[in-house]
Amino acid sequence: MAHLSESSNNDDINMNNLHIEDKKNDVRRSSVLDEGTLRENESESKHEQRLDALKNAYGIMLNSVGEDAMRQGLLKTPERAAKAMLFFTKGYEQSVRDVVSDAIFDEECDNMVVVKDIDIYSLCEHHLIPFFGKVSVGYLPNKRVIGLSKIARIVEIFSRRLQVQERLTQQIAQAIEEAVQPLGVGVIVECVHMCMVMRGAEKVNSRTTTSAMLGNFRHNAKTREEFLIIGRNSSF
Ligand SMILES: Nc1nc2c(ncn2[C@@H]2O[C@H](COP(=O)(O)OP(=O)(O)OP(=O)(O)O)[C@@H](O)[C@H]2O)c(=O)[nH]1
Repeated sequence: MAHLSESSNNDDINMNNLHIEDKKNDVRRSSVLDEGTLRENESESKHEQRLDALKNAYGIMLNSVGEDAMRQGLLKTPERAAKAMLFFTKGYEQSVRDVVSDAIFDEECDNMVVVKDIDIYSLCEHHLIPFFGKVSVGYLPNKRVIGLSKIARIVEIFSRRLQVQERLTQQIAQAIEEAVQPLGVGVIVECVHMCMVMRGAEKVNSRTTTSAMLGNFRHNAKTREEFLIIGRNSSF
Protein backbone atom coordinates (compact mmCIF):
# COMPACT_ATOMS: atom_id res chain seq x y z
CA MET A 1 0.00 0.00 0.00
CA ALA A 2 2.80 2.33 0.96
CA HIS A 3 4.36 1.66 -2.42
CA LEU A 4 1.07 2.27 -4.20
CA SER A 5 0.38 5.52 -2.46
CA GLU A 6 3.96 6.57 -3.06
CA SER A 7 3.58 5.99 -6.79
CA SER A 8 0.22 7.72 -6.84
CA ASN A 9 1.84 10.68 -5.09
CA ASN A 10 4.46 10.71 -7.80
CA ASP A 11 1.72 10.53 -10.38
CA ASP A 12 0.07 13.48 -8.69
CA ILE A 13 3.29 15.39 -8.84
CA ASN A 14 3.74 14.48 -12.51
CA MET A 15 0.15 15.42 -13.23
CA ASN A 16 0.74 18.75 -11.53
CA ASN A 17 3.79 19.31 -13.67
CA LEU A 18 1.76 18.42 -16.73
CA HIS A 19 -0.91 20.89 -15.74
CA ILE A 20 1.73 23.54 -15.28
CA GLU A 21 3.13 22.72 -18.73
CA ASP A 22 -0.37 22.74 -20.23
CA LYS A 23 -1.05 26.07 -18.64
CA LYS A 24 2.19 27.50 -19.99
CA ASN A 25 1.33 26.25 -23.47
CA ASP A 26 -2.22 27.53 -23.14
CA VAL A 27 -0.94 30.98 -22.34
CA ARG A 28 1.16 30.88 -25.48
CA ARG A 29 -1.56 29.38 -27.66
CA SER A 30 -4.68 31.00 -26.29
CA SER A 31 -6.31 33.24 -28.84
CA VAL A 32 -6.21 36.97 -28.20
CA LEU A 33 -9.02 37.36 -30.72
CA ASP A 34 -11.37 35.19 -28.71
CA GLU A 35 -10.39 36.26 -25.23
CA GLY A 36 -13.18 37.55 -23.00
CA THR A 37 -12.06 40.74 -21.32
CA LEU A 38 -12.45 41.27 -17.59
CA ARG A 39 -14.81 44.23 -17.72
CA GLU A 40 -16.52 43.66 -21.05
CA ASN A 41 -20.26 44.46 -21.22
CA GLU A 42 -20.36 45.41 -17.57
CA SER A 43 -23.58 46.88 -16.17
CA GLU A 44 -23.66 50.45 -14.89
CA SER A 45 -24.18 49.26 -11.32
CA LYS A 46 -21.14 46.99 -11.54
CA HIS A 47 -19.15 49.95 -12.85
CA GLU A 48 -20.34 52.07 -9.91
CA GLN A 49 -19.29 49.31 -7.49
CA ARG A 50 -15.82 49.31 -9.01
CA LEU A 51 -15.61 53.07 -8.74
CA ASP A 52 -16.66 52.98 -5.06
CA ALA A 53 -14.16 50.25 -4.23
CA LEU A 54 -11.37 52.25 -5.86
CA LYS A 55 -12.48 55.47 -4.10
CA ASN A 56 -12.26 53.70 -0.75
CA ALA A 57 -8.85 52.33 -1.63
CA TYR A 58 -7.51 55.76 -2.61
CA GLY A 59 -8.95 57.25 0.59
CA ILE A 60 -7.00 54.66 2.58
CA MET A 61 -3.92 55.43 0.51
CA LEU A 62 -4.11 59.14 1.31
CA ASN A 63 -4.36 58.42 5.04
CA SER A 64 -1.61 55.82 4.74
CA VAL A 65 0.92 58.29 3.34
CA GLY A 66 0.20 60.51 6.36
CA GLU A 67 -2.10 63.00 4.63
CA ASP A 68 -5.36 64.38 5.94
CA ALA A 69 -7.83 62.94 3.42
CA MET A 70 -10.43 65.43 4.66
CA ARG A 71 -8.50 68.58 3.84
CA GLN A 72 -10.07 70.67 1.12
CA GLY A 73 -7.55 69.97 -1.66
CA LEU A 74 -7.89 66.21 -1.23
CA LEU A 75 -11.64 65.89 -0.73
CA LYS A 76 -12.36 64.87 -4.33
CA THR A 77 -9.01 63.19 -4.92
CA PRO A 78 -10.16 59.59 -4.27
CA GLU A 79 -12.95 60.01 -6.80
CA ARG A 80 -10.68 61.62 -9.39
CA ALA A 81 -7.99 58.99 -8.88
CA ALA A 82 -10.55 56.16 -9.10
CA LYS A 83 -11.87 57.48 -12.42
CA ALA A 84 -8.34 57.92 -13.69
CA MET A 85 -7.42 54.34 -12.75
CA LEU A 86 -10.47 52.97 -14.57
CA PHE A 87 -9.41 54.99 -17.61
CA PHE A 88 -5.82 53.74 -17.41
CA THR A 89 -7.16 50.18 -17.41
CA LYS A 90 -9.95 50.60 -19.96
CA GLY A 91 -8.27 47.96 -22.12
CA TYR A 92 -10.12 45.43 -19.93
CA GLU A 93 -13.42 46.71 -21.36
CA GLN A 94 -12.84 45.90 -25.00
CA SER A 95 -11.93 42.84 -26.99
CA VAL A 96 -9.89 42.67 -30.17
CA ARG A 97 -12.73 40.90 -31.97
CA ASP A 98 -15.10 43.82 -31.29
CA VAL A 99 -12.61 46.29 -32.62
CA VAL A 100 -11.62 44.55 -35.83
CA SER A 101 -14.87 42.80 -36.74
CA ASP A 102 -15.97 45.08 -39.62
CA ALA A 103 -12.60 46.29 -40.76
CA ILE A 104 -10.88 43.40 -42.50
CA PHE A 105 -10.92 43.93 -46.26
CA ASP A 106 -10.00 41.71 -49.21
CA GLU A 107 -7.16 43.38 -51.05
CA GLU A 108 -4.53 42.12 -53.49
CA CYS A 109 -1.75 43.98 -51.75
CA ASP A 110 1.56 42.22 -51.33
CA ASN A 111 3.65 45.08 -50.00
CA MET A 112 4.53 45.72 -46.41
CA VAL A 113 2.14 47.91 -44.40
CA VAL A 114 3.65 49.80 -41.47
CA VAL A 115 1.98 52.06 -38.92
CA LYS A 116 4.58 53.64 -36.70
CA ASP A 117 4.94 56.19 -33.92
CA ILE A 118 1.77 55.04 -32.19
CA ASP A 119 1.92 56.65 -28.74
CA ILE A 120 1.20 54.43 -25.78
CA TYR A 121 0.68 54.95 -22.06
CA SER A 122 0.56 51.84 -19.93
CA LEU A 123 0.97 50.81 -16.30
CA CYS A 124 3.74 48.50 -15.18
CA GLU A 125 2.12 45.63 -13.35
CA HIS A 126 4.90 45.46 -10.78
CA HIS A 127 4.63 48.98 -9.35
CA LEU A 128 1.46 50.41 -10.97
CA ILE A 129 3.67 53.19 -12.28
CA PRO A 130 3.35 54.40 -15.89
CA PHE A 131 5.52 53.41 -18.76
CA PHE A 132 5.10 55.20 -22.07
CA GLY A 133 6.56 55.37 -25.52
CA LYS A 134 5.95 54.43 -29.13
CA VAL A 135 4.89 51.38 -31.06
CA SER A 136 5.53 50.41 -34.63
CA VAL A 137 3.45 47.69 -36.26
CA GLY A 138 4.11 46.16 -39.67
CA TYR A 139 2.64 43.25 -41.58
CA LEU A 140 2.84 41.66 -44.99
CA PRO A 141 -0.71 41.12 -46.25
CA ASN A 142 -1.92 37.85 -47.65
CA LYS A 143 -4.95 38.98 -49.69
CA ARG A 144 -6.43 40.80 -46.68
CA VAL A 145 -5.75 44.12 -45.02
CA ILE A 146 -6.99 45.65 -41.78
CA GLY A 147 -8.33 49.19 -41.33
CA LEU A 148 -5.33 51.29 -40.29
CA SER A 149 -7.02 52.85 -37.26
CA LYS A 150 -7.77 49.36 -35.97
CA ILE A 151 -4.05 48.76 -35.57
CA ALA A 152 -3.88 51.75 -33.24
CA ARG A 153 -7.00 50.52 -31.44
CA ILE A 154 -5.49 47.07 -30.90
CA VAL A 155 -2.41 48.76 -29.44
CA GLU A 156 -4.69 50.79 -27.15
CA ILE A 157 -6.59 47.70 -25.93
CA PHE A 158 -3.44 45.97 -24.75
CA SER A 159 -1.56 49.02 -23.48
CA ARG A 160 -4.45 50.23 -21.30
CA ARG A 161 -4.01 47.27 -18.97
CA LEU A 162 -1.54 46.28 -16.29
CA GLN A 163 1.38 45.14 -18.36
CA VAL A 164 4.96 44.15 -18.86
CA GLN A 165 6.40 45.49 -22.08
CA GLU A 166 7.33 42.07 -23.44
CA ARG A 167 3.79 40.69 -23.13
CA LEU A 168 2.29 43.87 -24.58
CA THR A 169 4.55 43.52 -27.63
CA GLN A 170 3.67 39.87 -28.11
CA GLN A 171 -0.07 40.42 -27.69
CA ILE A 172 -0.16 43.16 -30.32
CA ALA A 173 1.69 40.93 -32.79
CA GLN A 174 -0.54 37.96 -32.07
CA ALA A 175 -3.71 40.04 -32.45
CA ILE A 176 -2.66 41.27 -35.90
CA GLU A 177 -1.67 37.76 -36.91
CA GLU A 178 -4.99 36.28 -35.82
CA ALA A 179 -7.11 39.08 -37.24
CA VAL A 180 -5.47 39.46 -40.67
CA GLN A 181 -3.67 36.14 -41.14
CA PRO A 182 -0.87 37.87 -42.99
CA LEU A 183 2.41 36.37 -44.20
CA GLY A 184 4.20 37.97 -41.28
CA VAL A 185 3.98 40.55 -38.52
CA GLY A 186 6.54 42.74 -36.79
CA VAL A 187 6.06 44.88 -33.70
CA ILE A 188 8.60 47.17 -32.05
CA VAL A 189 7.85 48.87 -28.74
CA GLU A 190 10.16 51.48 -27.24
CA CYS A 191 9.32 52.80 -23.79
CA VAL A 192 10.49 54.75 -20.79
CA HIS A 193 9.55 53.00 -17.54
CA MET A 194 8.91 55.54 -14.80
CA CYS A 195 9.54 52.82 -12.21
CA MET A 196 13.17 52.91 -13.35
CA VAL A 197 13.27 56.70 -13.62
CA MET A 198 11.48 58.11 -10.55
CA ARG A 199 12.50 55.38 -8.12
CA GLY A 200 14.46 52.14 -7.90
CA ALA A 201 17.39 52.22 -10.32
CA GLU A 202 16.71 55.96 -11.04
CA LYS A 203 18.09 55.77 -14.57
CA VAL A 204 16.55 58.86 -16.11
CA ASN A 205 17.60 58.25 -19.71
CA SER A 206 17.03 54.52 -19.95
CA ARG A 207 14.70 53.17 -22.60
CA THR A 208 13.55 49.64 -23.26
CA THR A 209 13.02 48.24 -26.74
CA THR A 210 11.13 45.00 -27.30
CA SER A 211 10.17 43.34 -30.55
CA ALA A 212 8.00 40.49 -31.73
CA MET A 213 8.51 39.00 -35.20
CA LEU A 214 6.11 36.41 -36.56
CA GLY A 215 5.95 34.48 -39.85
CA ASN A 216 8.33 35.75 -42.51
CA PHE A 217 9.34 38.73 -40.36
CA ARG A 218 10.97 36.11 -38.16
CA HIS A 219 12.23 33.74 -40.85
CA ASN A 220 13.23 36.09 -43.65
CA ALA A 221 16.11 38.42 -42.79
CA LYS A 222 15.36 40.78 -45.73
CA THR A 223 11.72 41.26 -44.72
CA ARG A 224 12.75 41.86 -41.13
CA GLU A 225 15.42 44.33 -42.23
CA GLU A 226 12.93 46.24 -44.40
CA PHE A 227 10.59 46.51 -41.42
CA LEU A 228 13.34 47.61 -39.09
CA ILE A 229 14.27 50.42 -41.52
CA ILE A 230 10.74 51.60 -42.39
CA GLY A 231 9.31 51.00 -38.95
CA ARG A 232 11.88 52.75 -36.81
CA ASN A 233 9.98 54.89 -34.30
CA SER A 234 10.83 58.58 -34.08
CA SER A 235 12.55 59.59 -30.88
CA PHE A 236 10.32 60.93 -28.16
N1 LIG B 1 10.76 42.55 -17.83
C1 LIG B 1 10.09 43.62 -17.40
N2 LIG B 1 10.34 44.07 -16.17
C2 LIG B 1 9.67 45.16 -15.75
C3 LIG B 1 8.74 45.83 -16.55
N3 LIG B 1 8.27 46.88 -15.83
C4 LIG B 1 8.89 46.85 -14.63
N4 LIG B 1 9.76 45.82 -14.59
C5 LIG B 1 10.69 45.35 -13.56
O1 LIG B 1 10.06 44.56 -12.60
C6 LIG B 1 11.04 44.30 -11.62
C7 LIG B 1 10.41 44.03 -10.26
O2 LIG B 1 11.49 43.61 -9.47
P1 LIG B 1 11.47 43.56 -7.86
O3 LIG B 1 12.86 43.31 -7.38
O4 LIG B 1 10.39 42.60 -7.43
O5 LIG B 1 10.92 45.00 -7.51
P2 LIG B 1 11.72 46.23 -6.92
O6 LIG B 1 12.35 45.88 -5.60
O7 LIG B 1 10.77 47.38 -6.89
O8 LIG B 1 12.88 46.45 -8.00
P3 LIG B 1 13.66 47.76 -8.42
O9 LIG B 1 12.83 48.45 -9.49
O10 LIG B 1 14.97 47.26 -8.96
O11 LIG B 1 13.83 48.63 -7.20
C8 LIG B 1 12.00 45.48 -11.66
O12 LIG B 1 13.25 45.00 -12.12
C9 LIG B 1 11.37 46.39 -12.74
O13 LIG B 1 12.35 47.11 -13.49
C10 LIG B 1 8.49 45.31 -17.85
O14 LIG B 1 7.69 45.81 -18.63
N5 LIG B 1 9.19 44.21 -18.23
